[in-house]
Amino acid sequence: MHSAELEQTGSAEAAGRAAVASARRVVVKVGSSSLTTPDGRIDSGRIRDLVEVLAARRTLGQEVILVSSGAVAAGMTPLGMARRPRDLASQQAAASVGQGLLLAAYTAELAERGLNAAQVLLTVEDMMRRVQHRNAQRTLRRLLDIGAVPVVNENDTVATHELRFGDNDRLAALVAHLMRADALILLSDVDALYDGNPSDPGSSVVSLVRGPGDLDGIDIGSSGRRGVGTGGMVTKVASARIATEAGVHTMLTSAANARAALAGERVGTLFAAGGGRRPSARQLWLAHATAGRGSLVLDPGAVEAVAREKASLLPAGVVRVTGEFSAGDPVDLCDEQGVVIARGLVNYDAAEVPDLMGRSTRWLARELGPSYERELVHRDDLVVL
Ligand SMILES: Nc1ncnc2c1ncn2[C@@H]1O[C@H](COP(=O)(O)OP(=O)(O)O)[C@@H](O)[C@H]1O
Ligand SMILES: N[C@@H](CCC(=O)OP(=O)(O)O)C(=O)O
Repeated sequence: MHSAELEQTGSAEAAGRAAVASARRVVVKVGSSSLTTPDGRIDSGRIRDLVEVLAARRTLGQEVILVSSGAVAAGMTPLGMARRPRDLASQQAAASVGQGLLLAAYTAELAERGLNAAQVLLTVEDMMRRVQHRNAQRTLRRLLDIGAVPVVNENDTVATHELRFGDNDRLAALVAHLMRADALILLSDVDALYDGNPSDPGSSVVSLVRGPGDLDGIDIGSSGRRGVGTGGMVTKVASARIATEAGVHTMLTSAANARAALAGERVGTLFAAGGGRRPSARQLWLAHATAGRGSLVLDPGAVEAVAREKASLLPAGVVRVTGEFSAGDPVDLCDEQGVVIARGLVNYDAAEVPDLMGRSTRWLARELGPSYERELVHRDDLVVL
């Protein structure tokens, strides 16, 4: 790197870290791996240390929302589970037992510092649907107004395989977006993003990520070391991408570095916020946090209409359908070469699509009834990739 470029990078990093330190509202996410002992119990010392840091930031006038994982991990020991269960129902049962224990630990530690803990359980749908989205926003705002500390987790009991965050990294990014936070702090068991496997002595810390280009060639692992966390670094990087696109500076470091990170000291990895237009939560979710449940292959005219003109996808432009999806599911929209050009929420079940493909909406309305005049994917539910 040339010295001018180095200087510019250094000042971008300093500005980002200063913005984190002076943030008015901050979302702090802590992962299971940072909250549990190696034998799978809640580590009360870690909870105490974290709460102490958060309480200190509150004293400085910062609004803090905590997104905490650890419910499944905390429920494992009481239920006699030696390792994280694989099936969803057992994970949900463990989360139900563990969430109570987790919140009790936060409540006790916050109360010692004169603060109220407020449990907030959210699902993907709450983030996507306008009414739930507004309700969650209103409640969280009120909690901050009355000086409580929201402790957010995914509502594991009702989340399904299809509509599930699974990790809390991306939920935290959407909460940061929902609450227009100024900074997002992702706390894990690793002190930063590394350019290779962090346990490999040849890997070094990446201290600044200005955009996706800075991640080229970096080996981002999908699993953690201790088998309690989910998603590894992949979901943290995805979370940082969602947050920075929403204009939120994101810092990734270890729970042990929480105080330093919140104070803007030079620890961890800073993902600098982008300055573009603020996308909707639904657009962010479709683009970064979900995979299509099937695909619709578009003819060249439909590719042009969707990708360039940002039009809705009509049945007339579809030549093939794959996968099993229901109305309301996310699907990939591909060109005839198989390149995914957009993702959107589909208005029909997969089984209905073959009878609609290639037909004009007018023909469909006349032959099948007026309800078939609707788009296959409405442009408000679609994001071009
Ligand atoms: N390039 C990388 N840089 C840093 N950590 C990585 C990288 N690739 C994979 N990891 C792993 O990701 C893990 C963190 O993910 P995870 O266990 O899901 O954490 P949490 O429970 O905090 O959400 C780290 O322990 C680390 O081993
Ligand atoms: N809602 C789940 C989160 C699952 C999880 O382990 O997430 P994370 O540790 O953030 O990768 C829980 O509380 O256990």
